[in-house]
Amino acid sequence: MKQYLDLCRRIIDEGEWVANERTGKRCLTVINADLTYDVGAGEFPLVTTRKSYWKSAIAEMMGYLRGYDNAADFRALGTKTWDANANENQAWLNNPYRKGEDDMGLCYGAIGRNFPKPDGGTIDQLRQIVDDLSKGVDNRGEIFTFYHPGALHMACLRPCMYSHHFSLLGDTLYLNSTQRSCDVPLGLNFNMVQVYFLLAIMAQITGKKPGKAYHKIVNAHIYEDQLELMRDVQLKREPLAVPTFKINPAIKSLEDLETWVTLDDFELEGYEFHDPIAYPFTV
Ligand SMILES: Nc1nc(=O)c2c([nH]1)NC[C@@H]1CN(c3ccc(C(=O)N[C@@H](CCC(=O)O)C(=O)O)cc3)CN21
Ligand SMILES: O=c1ccn([C@H]2C[C@H](O)[C@@H](COP(=O)(O)O)O2)c(=O)[nH]1
Repeated sequence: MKQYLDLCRRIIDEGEWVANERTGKRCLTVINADLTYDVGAGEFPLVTTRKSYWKSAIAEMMGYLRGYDNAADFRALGTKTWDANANENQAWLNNPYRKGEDDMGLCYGAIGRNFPKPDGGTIDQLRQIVDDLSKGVDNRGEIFTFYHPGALHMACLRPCMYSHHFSLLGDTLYLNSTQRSCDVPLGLNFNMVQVYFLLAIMAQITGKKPGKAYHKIVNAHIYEDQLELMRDVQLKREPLAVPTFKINPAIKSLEDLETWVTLDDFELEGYEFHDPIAYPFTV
């Protein structure tokens, strides 16, 4: 939580205004932030200075792991966060590759689990990583990437958190996640939870101990219409104690995640938070 608040404060103190052509809005921006979550020690990185919709964040990551490419599937899992990008962005609505209502195109898990090979066919990166880690193998390239420069024009949005690299030291699993672009008031609430969750769940299904997760952000920004709420409301609040995150121990495999797991399999104990803040969302 302190890392999050420090980054928000740094953007306000040191950020530069950058005009963004895609959204038509200006963002107060800094380059490079490195956050660390000690998953082994159970330090769940949840924002307490406003209500955080952490289950939505987990639903997003579950959808990526399942390779979903449709906002309706994300809604069925428990989050509406892809509705606007799938259905309200004019450039995507005009895109000939859009397959209709709720289609998100070739992004995130839809490409990550079905990554096209230049010599034909596709690769399921996640299946390979789970199989390797389960056998205790770290080939120094256990990378789950969503970034395919040749497919970006076929997606509603380029992936923001685009690479997850797993490593083993003995039987402890580590994760380095990289994010190219970060909406700190809205997106980062979710992305911190997602990085923690990804390491915790991958350790559980591969039979490893979770270590630390390292989250690198390149472009970290606050949109101009979010600035006042962040500076004058959220940053004036005192953080509260962090809650404990619990995963149903019956989840033991990638197949379990793909088939029967729901948001009821995840719980928080002792989540205390300040009043919700409704930050404006930019499509
Ligand atoms: N501008 C922007 N910021 C993002 O963070 C973002 C995108 N676009 N597009 C793709 C995904 C979708 N994500 C989203 C979308 C919406 C919320 C959002 O509205 N959050 C509210 C309410 C959440 C809820 O009720 O479930 C929040 O207060 O956190 C958060 C992340 C993260 N990503
Ligand atoms: O997981 C996510 C997904 C998206 N975002 C934010 C970051 C940016 O504000 C927008 C994407 O716009 P681009 O023009 O493609 O950079 O969505 C996020 O923070 N986290």
